[in-house]
Amino acid sequence: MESIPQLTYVENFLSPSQEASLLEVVDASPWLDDLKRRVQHYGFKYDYKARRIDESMFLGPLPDWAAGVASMLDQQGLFRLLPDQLIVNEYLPGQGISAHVDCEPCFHDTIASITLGSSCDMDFTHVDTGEKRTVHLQSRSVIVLHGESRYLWKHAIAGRKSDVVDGKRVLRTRRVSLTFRNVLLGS
Ligand SMILES: O=C(O)CCC(=O)C(=O)O
Ligand SMILES: [Fe+2]
Repeated sequence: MESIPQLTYVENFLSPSQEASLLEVVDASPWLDDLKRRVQHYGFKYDYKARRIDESMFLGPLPDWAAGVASMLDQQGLFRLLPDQLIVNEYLPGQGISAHVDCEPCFHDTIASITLGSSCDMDFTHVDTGEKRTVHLQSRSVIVLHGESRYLWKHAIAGRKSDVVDGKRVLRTRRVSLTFRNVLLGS
């Protein structure tokens, strides 16, 4: 399968013990139930309906555990700016996210999503040509969307209970993703 320009995928970004301790802090933190899946917002609250962010949505600096992951992304050269916003998403088997391009006026050009728990397919569709690609996100990996992969391809996770990986059906379990971004504040 051809790759997507300006998409970086790194396996074993986290060690199993880092993954376990991140899941532990996330699960000890309050979840928001306003979507079909549970989420947590750090740094800035994002309004999915209005698709906007401004200073009034500032929640405070990232907590230490999230700032630690943000600086790992920065130190490994995966981000040009230190991320200042994090959304945690929880997907139970059968849950997904519909195809979208992350809000252009809200966030900078680099978005990184770390997978904790279950692996899953992330499906990409080119906004103009409709071309399709799939990247299987392994547990403890990070996928970084930048430039073309961030702006010209929609990404989605199908709401199903298994994926076919290298010809084999893999059942999904609970997946928690950590998506780091930089907020663009209006001028
Ligand atoms: O769960 C993921 O890895 C992606 C989440 C996502 O695309 C989003 O929150 O915009
Ligand atoms: Fe997204």
